[in-house]
Amino acid sequence: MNVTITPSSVRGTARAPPSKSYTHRAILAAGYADGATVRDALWSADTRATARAVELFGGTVERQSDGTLEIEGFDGRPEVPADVINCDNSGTTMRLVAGAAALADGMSVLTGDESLRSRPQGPLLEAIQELGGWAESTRGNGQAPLVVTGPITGGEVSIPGDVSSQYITSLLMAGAVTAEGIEIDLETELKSAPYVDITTELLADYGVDAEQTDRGFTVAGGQSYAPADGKYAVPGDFSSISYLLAAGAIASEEGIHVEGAQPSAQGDTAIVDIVERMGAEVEWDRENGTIDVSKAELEGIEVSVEDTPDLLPTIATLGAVAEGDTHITNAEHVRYKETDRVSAMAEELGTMGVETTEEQDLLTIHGSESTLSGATVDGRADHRIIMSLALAGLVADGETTVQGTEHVDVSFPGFFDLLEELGADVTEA
Ligand SMILES: O=C(O)C1=C[C@@H](OP(=O)(O)O)[C@@H](O)[C@H](O)C1
Ligand SMILES: C=C(OP(=O)(O)O)C(=O)O
Repeated sequence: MNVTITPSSVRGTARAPPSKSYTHRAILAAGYADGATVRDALWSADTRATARAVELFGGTVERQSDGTLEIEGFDGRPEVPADVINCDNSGTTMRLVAGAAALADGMSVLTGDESLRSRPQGPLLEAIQELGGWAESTRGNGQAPLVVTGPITGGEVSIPGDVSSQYITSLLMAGAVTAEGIEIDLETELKSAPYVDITTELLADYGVDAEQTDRGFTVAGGQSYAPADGKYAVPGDFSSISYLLAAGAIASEEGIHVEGAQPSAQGDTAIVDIVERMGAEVEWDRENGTIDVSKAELEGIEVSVEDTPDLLPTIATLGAVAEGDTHITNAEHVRYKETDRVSAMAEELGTMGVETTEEQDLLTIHGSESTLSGATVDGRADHRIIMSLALAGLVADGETTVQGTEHVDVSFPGFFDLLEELGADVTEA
């Protein structure tokens, strides 16, 4: 599907979708438990992939009419799956589920779409091997399809921290139900660190203790997953909120009121500060979980995405509208996502008349030297690229057609309907 966006202003109230990261963890943690009720869960292509994996391990996931998930778990002992686990487009599913597969007394096969089959899994496979399991890439290139054979019983493991934090999350979640627990030694500094904070926060809510150490992280074995009263509620998603705030900052004189923005461990709450530093009017009422944002003249800033890789596409679009240069630094790990998002944003914004400079670890957007012009752009089958390019379309001269818009279903189903409700001129092309 393609969508054409005509320059328009936006206004009104928007509710943030539930967090993808918390939902993945809440579903898998309910699987590790006897079961749980997960309220306000995100039901998207990626989280459905995690739910399918829990079912293949012997659990059940039922969605009620109000969106609540009733989950029966496999109680720390995943069955050997009766079928291949298809993780579709979801890196989080593949990494977190590989850890669970390492607990099963037999072989699990994990695969995904073309994008996911090109993403790095080698360090996690080596970690599972180091813990006594058997974990291989079928093509021997560190990429899916993967074959994982357990059971591991825990132990000490060393792993790089600069490829994906999801490896750490995977080992911590699985480690809690091993006999010995898992001690993780980080070989490098940790990128995307707040995602491990999300993990430890959620584990605590499920009654599981995992901690940071001088060398990395540790989780004791023999723990049981059990949320208080058997229930867990998912907070709003700040990566998704970033598109709403950016839309307000570039295209809303009257303002956008965002609901569902309670503080949590999400590093991507940094978007509130980023749009404010660029010059937008922003007010975050943390207690009520609301954010008001409206348009102003934006100025380029320097911002590190070391902790917040998923914000890069949003910041790149903001930089294209701002005066002056926006330097997005510490961005190398953003190249290992659904697409190489550093190149994807440089090239697609380039098609829209935006000047950029790309280095391995850095993307600079030269806002003042750019004339944002409508064009047909390739969403690269990547939800965040699609949403960020659609925002650029709100303020570009002429029409912008974004290709492949169905992929927003990965994290923000209904994104284009919401944009239309807020007053954007959006048509299916
Ligand atoms: O654990 C998570 O929920 C995620 C971790 C991050 O990935 P990396 O740790 O691979 O950077 C992030 O980009 C991804 O969207 C979600
Ligand atoms: C990179 C992302 O997710 P995942 O790693 O789960 O594919 C994302 O949502 O931007």
